[in-house]
Amino acid sequence: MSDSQPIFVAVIGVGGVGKAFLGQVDSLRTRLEQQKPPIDLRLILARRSNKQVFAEGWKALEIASLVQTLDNSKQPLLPFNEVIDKLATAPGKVILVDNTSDPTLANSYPAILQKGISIVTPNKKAFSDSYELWSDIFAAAANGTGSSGHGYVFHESSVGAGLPVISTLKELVETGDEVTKIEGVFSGTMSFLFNSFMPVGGGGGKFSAEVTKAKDLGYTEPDPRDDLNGLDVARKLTILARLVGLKVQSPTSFPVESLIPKELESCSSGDEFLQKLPEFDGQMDDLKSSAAKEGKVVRFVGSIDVPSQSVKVGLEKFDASHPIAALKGSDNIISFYTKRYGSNPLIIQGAGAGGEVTAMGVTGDLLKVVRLLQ
Ligand SMILES: NC(=O)C1=CN([C@@H]2O[C@H](COP(=O)(O)OP(=O)(O)OC[C@H]3O[C@@H](n4cnc5c(N)ncnc54)[C@H](OP(=O)(O)O)[C@@H]3O)[C@@H](O)[C@H]2O)C=CC1
Ligand SMILES: N[C@@H](CC=O)C(=O)O
Ligand code: NA
Repeated sequence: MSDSQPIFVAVIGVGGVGKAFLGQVDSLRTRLEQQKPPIDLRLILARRSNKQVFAEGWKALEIASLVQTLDNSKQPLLPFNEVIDKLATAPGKVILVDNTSDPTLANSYPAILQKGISIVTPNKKAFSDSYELWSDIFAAAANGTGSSGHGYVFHESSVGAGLPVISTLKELVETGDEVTKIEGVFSGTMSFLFNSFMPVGGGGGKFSAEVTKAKDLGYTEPDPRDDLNGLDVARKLTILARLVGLKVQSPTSFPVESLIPKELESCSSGDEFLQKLPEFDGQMDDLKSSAAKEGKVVRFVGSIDVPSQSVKVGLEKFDASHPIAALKGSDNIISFYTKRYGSNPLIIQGAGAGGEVTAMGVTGDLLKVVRLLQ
């Protein structure tokens, strides 16, 4: 092992993305240990909503059996602020991996970064809630305008899962290109739903059954209503718009079309919503047949027009020959129109949801921080 200090990793959230992340970080840890000089990457905390395992004496936890260790853990669940205080005393740099969608964790990011703890996350909440929180995060981060000694923050998987959307946009902006428009399909769930419920050429399953499938495949947010109400896409567009310099105040400060039937807006849980959704399949079938009469299909898209500062999210009709109509599975397609690229946009396309592809963006961000800390 190297004489240099270990880098400690604390994981909050061990669901679909978190479990895939654990597998990837285990391989990464081995590779870093074998490189010259070796890097000692130690996973010292795993935590879910009601369980935690904190390593004794800053020793590395065994990652391969961690999910089981966590399930069997009898350790008391420390309040989150106490966890952060403890992490801040680690004998080396700490990277916190937030694999939850919890907004309260997200609200603590500025304070966490100020303590010198870095953050990598697929959680969109911190970057898409109030503009004030966004400013506070980047004012605190060492890769924002924060002081040296503060933590770094990376969130590639908060838009387009592991697809290199945020890194590409940042590079366009930082190298002086002028981004004029961003448009496309930004939701793996919505892509999957419309590709399978309303495929080009006709056919397709019941809308409600496809929603359940999308949840089972790990594409939806923990509560699928957060996808169907358009807010997940609105959050992603808020993040991208802010990265090009627009001061978008919140994901509800522009038009967002919801697919939640009015009658189901008052459901008290995601489960109740899924149970009642089949009663409204007829409404989606009507949408399908009216588009088919025009020889078109419907897809859920979003766009940011930079000069007019307008952002919108909702359903649009497309000809069968359009690249958006031809998407497959959970694919996202994101087009960047810029001065350099002219009328042929820079296009990024591929799976936009799912545990492994999302975890790839998180693990890639972790590696970026490890390199910055070396
Ligand atoms: N799934 C995907 O394709 C993508 C997901 N993302 C984002 O990744 C994040 C995780 O998604 P996903 O893995 O699918 O979600 P899951 O619901 O599968 O997992 C969420 C995990 O977070 C834990 N958790 C929730 N709140 C807390 C808390 N306060 N403290 C500790 N643990 C908590 C849950 O605990 P418990 O196990 O006890 O329930 C669970 O382990 C979300 O922010 C999502 O938006 C981003 C891009 C794509
Ligand atoms: N629920 C989201 C997950 C990724 O951000 C989606 O379907 O795109
Ligand atoms: Na991404």
